[in-house]
Amino acid sequence: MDKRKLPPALRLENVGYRRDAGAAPVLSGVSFTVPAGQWVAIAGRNGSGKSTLLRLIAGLLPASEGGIEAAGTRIGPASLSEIRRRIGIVFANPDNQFVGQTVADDIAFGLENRCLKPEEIERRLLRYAELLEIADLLDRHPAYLSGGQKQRAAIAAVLALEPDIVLFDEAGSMLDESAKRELLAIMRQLREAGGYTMISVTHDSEELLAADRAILLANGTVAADGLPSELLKSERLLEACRLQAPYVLQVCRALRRQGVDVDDYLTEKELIDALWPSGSIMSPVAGKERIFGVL
Ligand SMILES: Nc1ncnc2c1ncn2[C@@H]1O[C@H](COP(=O)(O)OP(=O)(O)OP(=O)(O)O)[C@@H](O)[C@H]1O
Repeated sequence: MDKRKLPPALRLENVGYRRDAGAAPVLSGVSFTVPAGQWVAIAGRNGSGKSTLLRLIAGLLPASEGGIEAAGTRIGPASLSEIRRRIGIVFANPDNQFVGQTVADDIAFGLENRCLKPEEIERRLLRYAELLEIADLLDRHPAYLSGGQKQRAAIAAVLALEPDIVLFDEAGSMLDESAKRELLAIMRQLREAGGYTMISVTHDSEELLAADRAILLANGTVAADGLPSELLKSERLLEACRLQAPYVLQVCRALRRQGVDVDDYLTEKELIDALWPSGSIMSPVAGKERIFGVL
């Protein structure tokens, strides 16, 4: 399906949030629209309001100002059960999400609550266990899985409810590097599968780079909204959001400090193509010989 023809999945208009009437705003004047099928990664330094924003989108907190429309429905007291059906959240700590004694029970629990027929529950259980590659873990107790396996089981339980929008609240923050890479691969796979609008909150520049769009928050407002590949090259924005530059960009900058004439690149392929144009793989281009001393 052509995603451009779908209505927006999410629309925020001038959203503000204060914990108490007299308190300083946690968020103010936040406006953006997310087309269906887009993956938006939200970053910002600690306390900039990312998790609060995600909770407002999920209907877990009420906005103090402005309005939020999710999947065509304005969020408010009357629409909360509808919103919760349409939005799924994956939290940082999967242990807080498990309710079943086995992974299969856990995935089935939410489906039974929705009074789905047993055949439909079985179909979704198998479909999402296969998608998340946990079919061999269905009989295991969630508490005895590895961190990465737990997060995959938690994501399967959320996706099995077939939400229109999936929110990831620092879903990789408790994982080791290899499980984090796996999670990123799953998120990429969901984007490729289509049909999912994803909003992920992250401190990881590689996750930002993988997303279709990046929104950077500073002091409760949108400081930048655009293509990750452009925003991530701004040292000013990276500093404002306390983000590390993506690894390949760090390598480019280290090479330049050593006198190698190379631009900023974000992917290994771009960097390798720049250093060794095709056909010259055995001999670095003129002026780039010092690279071996750097790496
Ligand atoms: N339960 C709470 N009660 C009072 N203030 C809170 C509460 N939770 C968060 N805050 C405050 O609201 C502001 C935004 O917090 P939020 O958790 O949304 O930030 P964040 O960008 O997600 O931070 P982090 O990167 O540390 O997770 C911060 O100033 C924080 O101290």
